Amino acid sequence: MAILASLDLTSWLVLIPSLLIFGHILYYFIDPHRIRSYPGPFLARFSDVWLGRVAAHGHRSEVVHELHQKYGTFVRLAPNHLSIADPDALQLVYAHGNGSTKSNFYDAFVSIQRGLFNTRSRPEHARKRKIVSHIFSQKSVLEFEPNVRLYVGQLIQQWDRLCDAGAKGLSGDEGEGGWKGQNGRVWLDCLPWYNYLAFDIIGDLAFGSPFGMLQACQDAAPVAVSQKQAMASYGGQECEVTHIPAVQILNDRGNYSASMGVLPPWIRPLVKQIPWYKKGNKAVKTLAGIAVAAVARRLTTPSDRTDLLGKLQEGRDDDGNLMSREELTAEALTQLIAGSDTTSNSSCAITYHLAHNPHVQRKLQKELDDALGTDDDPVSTFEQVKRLPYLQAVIDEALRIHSTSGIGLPRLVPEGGLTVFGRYFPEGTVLSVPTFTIHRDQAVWGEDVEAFRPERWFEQDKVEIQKAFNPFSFGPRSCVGRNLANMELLIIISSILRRYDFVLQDPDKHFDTLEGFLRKPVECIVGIKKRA
Ligand code: HEM
Repeated sequence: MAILASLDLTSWLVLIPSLLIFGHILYYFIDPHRIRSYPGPFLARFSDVWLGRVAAHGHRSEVVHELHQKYGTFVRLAPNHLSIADPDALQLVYAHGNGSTKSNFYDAFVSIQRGLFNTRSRPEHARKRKIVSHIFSQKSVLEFEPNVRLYVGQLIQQWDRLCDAGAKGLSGDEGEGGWKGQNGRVWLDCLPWYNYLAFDIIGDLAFGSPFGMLQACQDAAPVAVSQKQAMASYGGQECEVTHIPAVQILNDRGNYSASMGVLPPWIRPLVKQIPWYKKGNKAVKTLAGIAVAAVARRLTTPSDRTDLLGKLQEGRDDDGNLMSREELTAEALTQLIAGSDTTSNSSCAITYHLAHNPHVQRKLQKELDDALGTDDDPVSTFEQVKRLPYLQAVIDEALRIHSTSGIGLPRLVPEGGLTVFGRYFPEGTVLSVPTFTIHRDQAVWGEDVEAFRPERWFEQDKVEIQKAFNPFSFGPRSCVGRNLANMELLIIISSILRRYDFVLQDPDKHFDTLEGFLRKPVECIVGIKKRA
């Protein structure tokens, strides 16, 4: 102790990094997770910094995919984290009954309190999942169809207006995402429009009223001016609201949490001080404010409308208890986060691939015309489109190739360890199976994995491809909103493609993405015109 007390600042500045480096090297040689022999980037053997940097740069799935191409099935991503690129590993790592839990990666996603998505305790997750899962049954989700169709109709109204103006050669302002008329089409970035659509749908369902983004043609969501205001409204007082860019905030939050989550917990409070992370941390808090304001508004003005929030309010656990106000807010926020940009990024990717492949677009339009030809309503019903094979193949093929959720979702090996392909991994090891790479497994999908080709869904062995198709993950933590997502995508894509013809502004340009937790398109500029 006396020696430590006598050290000056310079000695500390040398001692602390030396101890850190020594600690990491020692950890490597002790190898508590028995993964030292697996290949991977040099720095990843000793430190989480390698994965932290890769995650922050926004191309994690691509980088991990290249490593698997170089090293094979097993790649070490961090001192305690092994990535396994084999479709059969999905069952072993994520399945019901193997006892694995979400790793501490998910702690970086917590705001208000843990919700269904970031709860790590198995019993707590089982309790929440039981309350929530029946809300997303196919039967229950059908009750939300009118809400979905309402906003798809609003998007069509807006695009009809822009198409008419575009055909006259007019151009719009930045407020509407910036659009211009040329060559009989309106040219616009379809990504923000899909964001407005997805946020309005989920705002309506999870918070009881839409954000109004489609009407306002901008990224603006109502939020309480202060936490105090929002809390006062719980007591029945009026809540003063302002507007914030929720889509942008959700983006920042995903980027922040996904790169913070791969760092060791002890370093996270320090990293939060770096300006980029500080911005993300603020985004987490602001986003929670949106939920607080929306749920407060709903609780002060009870309603008998059919929506997710109403169903969550009625949900009871096994002991017959309703959710507390705080838990309800956390779960409503979970639905907003999980059910908004997942859908909009996927819709944008589907539109890109259709515009990039005109023959696929025409084939899909023919299927839609044959099935819906005489119907005047521009918005399809789920009943009309739920069994159109080419439409489903187009959606599935885009979900495969784009992989909105592309990273290997990290799972913690439980007590007693886990054996994968005859290899034993002790408790505490983190395992993940990278969806982006599984979606490019040539043994399953064929040699042309990088081609967007819906026809493959009719050619390949159905059981094999379903085993390797992982857009919604597997097991107890798979997407609870899958039925809703599927209904949304079927209605959105069928309605939009039946009405409009799409071309890309620059067909040779790479479809750029930036990955936080999700693989998000950067933009997708398309020329749209109404079909004759
Ligand atoms: C195309 C759209 C969608 C995709 C690709 C997608 C994908 C996923 C994936 C891969 C997971 C697992 C995440 C993990 O383990 O870390 C997940 C979980 C989840 N999803 Fe989705 N999702 C979509 C739409 C939705 C929608 C519309 C909702 C609800 C409104 C939703 C609600 C959830 C929830 C609550 C979880 C956490 C489930 C749990 O841990 O028990 N998702 N989703």
